[in-house]
Amino acid sequence: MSAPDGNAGTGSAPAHIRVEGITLGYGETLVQQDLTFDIRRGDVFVIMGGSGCGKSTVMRCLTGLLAPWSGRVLLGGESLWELPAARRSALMRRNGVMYQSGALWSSMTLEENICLPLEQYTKLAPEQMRAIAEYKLALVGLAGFGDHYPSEISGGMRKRVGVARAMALDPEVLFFDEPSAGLDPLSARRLDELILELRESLGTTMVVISHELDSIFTIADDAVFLDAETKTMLATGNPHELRDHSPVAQVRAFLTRGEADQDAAA
Ligand SMILES: Nc1ncnc2c1ncn2[C@@H]1O[C@H](COP(=O)(O)OP(=O)(O)OP(=O)(O)O)[C@@H](O)[C@H]1O
Repeated sequence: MSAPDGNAGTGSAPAHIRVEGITLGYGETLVQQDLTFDIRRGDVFVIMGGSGCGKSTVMRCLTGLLAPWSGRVLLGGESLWELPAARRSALMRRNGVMYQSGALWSSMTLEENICLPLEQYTKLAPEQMRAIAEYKLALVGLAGFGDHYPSEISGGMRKRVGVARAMALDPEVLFFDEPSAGLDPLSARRLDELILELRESLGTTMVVISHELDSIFTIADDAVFLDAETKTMLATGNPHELRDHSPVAQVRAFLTRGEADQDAAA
């Protein structure tokens, strides 16, 4: 189930993250099994699938928060879950995560929110941190908003601040948990454009959870499709390719909002 040739993304780039046969769950409950896929360096990679299939669970495993029951996650060649905890934490510090809500502290200004990871993980002087925060806000199109509080800006802007904060430590991989959830279509499209701009200008590998088809087709170079029923992946590859050529009916149905099934039945 490797990615098809002729992928629209950065075709020949080496794997940044390699997922090798992982099985995951909580307690006794299996969520996903036998997942194997590569995330190429500099790609926007989407984890897609219906509600509750395990997208966030897989992301927790890739971000060092949930150990797999079996299998390996190789990050830049290092086996994440076989490392000593201290080394794993150090590796994870090189990643940024943007959560659904943006997860900003309401009592802090936007600048203070972005400075938090810098205070936690660096010994930079306060003015250096402020300069970085200002630069990151400019990167997400919010130059000059540093003194505002989260309640003073729109939902779409809060998400952008979430992205700026996730980028505070210049991550090698940026993870997004349903970035456009709760946004109006225009703000959602702007966020997609921001993801593509940042990938273009910084070359950061982006891993995005999404079930929004418009967004998936706009941003994804490559993707994996998780199925809740069989509790495994049914395909990996470029979403346009999968929509048009996947031999798996569920994958085509998901990527065409069910129209492929209806066509086949007609
Ligand atoms: N902390 C947890 N403990 C036990 N079960 C959990 C936990 N978190 C999630 N689950 C269960 O694991 C399954 C997968 O959940 P997960 O949130 O990974 O799916 P998802 O595809 O991200 O869902 P959605 O699209 O609705 O956000 C679900 O059945 C969920 O109830």
